[in-house]
Amino acid sequence: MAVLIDGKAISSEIKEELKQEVAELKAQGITPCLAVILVGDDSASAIYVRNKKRACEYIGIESRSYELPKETTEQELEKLVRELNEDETVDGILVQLPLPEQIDEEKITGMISPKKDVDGFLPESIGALCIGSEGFRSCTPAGVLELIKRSGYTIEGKECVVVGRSNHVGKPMALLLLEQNGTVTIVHSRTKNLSEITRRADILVVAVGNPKLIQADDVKEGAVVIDVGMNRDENGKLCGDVDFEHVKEKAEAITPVPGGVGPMTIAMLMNNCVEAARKKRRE
Ligand SMILES: Nc1nc(=O)c2c([nH]1)NC[C@@H]1CN(c3ccc(C(=O)N[C@@H](CCC(=O)O)C(=O)O)cc3)C=[N+]21
Repeated sequence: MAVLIDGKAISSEIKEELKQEVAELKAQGITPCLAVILVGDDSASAIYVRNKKRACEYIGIESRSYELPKETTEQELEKLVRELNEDETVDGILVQLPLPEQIDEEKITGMISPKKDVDGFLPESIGALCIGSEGFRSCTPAGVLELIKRSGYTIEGKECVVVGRSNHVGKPMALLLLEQNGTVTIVHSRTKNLSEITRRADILVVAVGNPKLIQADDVKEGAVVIDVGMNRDENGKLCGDVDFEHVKEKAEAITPVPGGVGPMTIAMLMNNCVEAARKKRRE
């Protein structure tokens, strides 16, 4: 029976550390500030945004929220992002995805100033990760890395397999594991013999959005299994991409869904926000 990696507890630990840091920044007259833009009334997005605001409140980060109607035009949203880019009191800008269909997502997120890209979604941020220079690391992959490290596992020299190649999770995840000297393989929907490759993994990170895609047979005995998936099962219950009940009998350690990677994404967003405020001061 595997060790359960408790993302909720680890994220609380990180939030506690950040709270201390923010108290020190405040003593120097700096209050980190995150602007959160939510367009439309998607209920899942509304819940995430509320969780982010709560985390800000707890840590002492100022949060400013902009809740716009679903009919908002691309031009209106562009104007708001431009204003927030120029607003010296704003350290981080987050445009909650997905955006309504009349708005070009890439265009809008691409407009955010690289200094305020706390999501780590911009080409500049991904490029910095790729060449190992300073920049914001994408929150979900950064959260996965913290989960692995704070649970006492090392990455150097390990066989790391990432299932999924999305721009927001799979690709930056592979780059982060590589930066930590893992031996990294990415597998995806066109991969042949997927199971053969996942079975080699000492560290297996799954981020595809396909409930129970990874079964016990796809996992090596003693692997560390991180489940980034967020799906609803037939009863409307949250579940990951990993068949938790069976895989937990084989793995050394495993993350649950919920309570695994999700809370870490928010903790790392907070971390990036504090970093943005600290960097601004150094300029
Ligand atoms: N610009 C942008 N940045 C994002 O980082 C971003 C986004 N857009 N759009 C949507 C996705 C999704 N995402 C989650 C964050 C936290 C949980 C989370 O805390 N999940 C809890 C459960 C929450 C629940 O019960 O629904 C958990 O896994 O334990 C989930 C999902 C951030 N995203």
